[in-house]
Amino acid sequence: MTSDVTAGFRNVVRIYQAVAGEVHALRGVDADFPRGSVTAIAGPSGGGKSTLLSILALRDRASAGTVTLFGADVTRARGPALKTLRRTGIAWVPQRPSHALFPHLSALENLAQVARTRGRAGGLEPGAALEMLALSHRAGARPGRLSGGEQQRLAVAAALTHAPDLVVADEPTAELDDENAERVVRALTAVAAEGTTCVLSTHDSRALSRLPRVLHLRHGVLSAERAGAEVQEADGRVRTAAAVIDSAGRLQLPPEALRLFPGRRATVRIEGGEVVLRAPDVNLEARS
Ligand SMILES: Nc1ncnc2c1ncn2[C@@H]1O[C@H](COP(=O)(O)OP(=O)(O)OP(=O)(O)O)[C@@H](O)[C@H]1O
Repeated sequence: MTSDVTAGFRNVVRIYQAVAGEVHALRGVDADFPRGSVTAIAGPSGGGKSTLLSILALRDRASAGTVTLFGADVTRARGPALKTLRRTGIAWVPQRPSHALFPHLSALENLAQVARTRGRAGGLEPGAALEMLALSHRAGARPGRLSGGEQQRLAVAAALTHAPDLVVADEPTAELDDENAERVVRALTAVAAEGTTCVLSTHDSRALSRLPRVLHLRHGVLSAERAGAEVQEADGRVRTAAAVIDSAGRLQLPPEALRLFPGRRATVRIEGGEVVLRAPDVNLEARS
């Protein structure tokens, strides 16, 4: 692994011991997360996304395989070394963001505390981080007074204040409207441009369509990196966007593709191993 790679997984396995038996959440995952990249981990519910992120953020341990972080093997890191890596090198934005926030401090004080105890060169000043996530008007509110979406944005703002080498965010846009989801993606892309490596899990087609690198995790297996769907824009340019298929077979199209289906109906043709979706011919539909 070169120093251009912040983190790497080699044949990582995670087995949970549950009452009903063993759950194989990760079944030999290989992945590299290059420095300054933003990677989305997509895939169906239960596919292993949170497990992968928890191991990457050193919140959980692999049952087998090797995890490398900042050029060192951290698979069995423990004690003060583990604590230091977690505190200074990694910002963790959990699925329930209240777990990452100090409940007795206001939003602004939360960020000031992060800046004081973990902030590094390049970290945003707390007021600027609040502004970037459109939270300036909530500066005086404690996390318990914030909505789920505001807590989520505050946890992302804390990561911007921290400016770590690695940000790991579990579903950071799950509770957000389009505008705020866009703010979070923009904020993560901005810190990545400064050299921070960002890895997030998401089902969110809005986030997926904006991120250049998407890894798909299904039943604990990472499929080959997929560039996503190609979308032809009105001007004839073809651009690539990712789409997610859930376990029931429902396909979530990125907004650019959705615009091609104003009636929200499609004909599906399977052709030489490829699936072609077309908006139905309205006149033919009316006759049938
Ligand atoms: N602590 C645990 N004990 C037992 N099984 C677990 C535990 N945590 C997760 N699992 C199981 O491991 C598998 C992967 O779960 P994980 O939460 O990583 O998936 P996910 O892709 O993040 O799902 P979601 O999108 O719903 O959050 C699932 O089958 C889940 O039930």
